[in-house]
Amino acid sequence: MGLKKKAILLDIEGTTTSISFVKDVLFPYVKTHLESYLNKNWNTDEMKLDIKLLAEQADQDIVNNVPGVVPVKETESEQALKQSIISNVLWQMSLDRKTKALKTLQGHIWLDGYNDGQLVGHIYPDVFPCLLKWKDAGLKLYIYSSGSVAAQKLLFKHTEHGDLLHLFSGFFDTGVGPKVESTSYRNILNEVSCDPDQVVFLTDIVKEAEAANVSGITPILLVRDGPLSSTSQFTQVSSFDQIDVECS
Ligand SMILES: CSCCC(=O)C(=O)COP(=O)(O)O
Ligand SMILES: [Mg+2]
Repeated sequence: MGLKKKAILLDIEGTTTSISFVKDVLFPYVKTHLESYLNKNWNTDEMKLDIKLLAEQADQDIVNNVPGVVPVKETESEQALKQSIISNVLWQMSLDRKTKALKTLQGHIWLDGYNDGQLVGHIYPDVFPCLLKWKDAGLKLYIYSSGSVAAQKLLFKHTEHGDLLHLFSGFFDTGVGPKVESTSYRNILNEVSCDPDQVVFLTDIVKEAEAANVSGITPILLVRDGPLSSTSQFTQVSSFDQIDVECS
């Protein structure tokens, strides 16, 4: 018998979308376009806010003695500031950090790539039919990713199946908290007005599944490529087709 739920919360990277699309397409796009993006948008209000976030993050990293931290030199010349932003962003990306500052800027840089067709949001073949089926069955679908909400919407607006934004009832990023903390999932439950046992969370990361589980949400682990673990405490699937969930 299937799970009876009201809502499905979905991670992106490794769950709806291949890790390779993020690591081998989206992230290299940022690296290639970072300098030209800064030059083109330097005087916009959006860029000023992005720089403020990066500088605040760097200051916090310095206070926290984060190893290898690259300062953002707001008080120096435009050229020095630009260079320090490039170095800081590349450093954060080398660590795959999920800071709001980095994720916000990445989302802004991807906009042109999606709009001119260089970027097409990848989703696994099983994802679109299952999302349609679940939505038609009355389940609400929500995204929770470390990528900014703006970046999430770009990805699902520009897929090879067209614009899929209509499938979703809401999007969450680390504005509700980190994905490895149970309070973040409680914040989402408040936002979507669901009890914990009414929601299932699909993710490829065990620590995220554990955090969701502590909040009372039912996690299901996606193991897209590797072998299933014989010791996992959570249900594991390699495809959305294997997930049996009905609207309660
Ligand atoms: C949707 S933006 C691209 C993904 C991204 O930047 C990222 O950090 C993925 O994080 P997730 O929480 O979806 O694993
Ligand atoms: Mg993931």
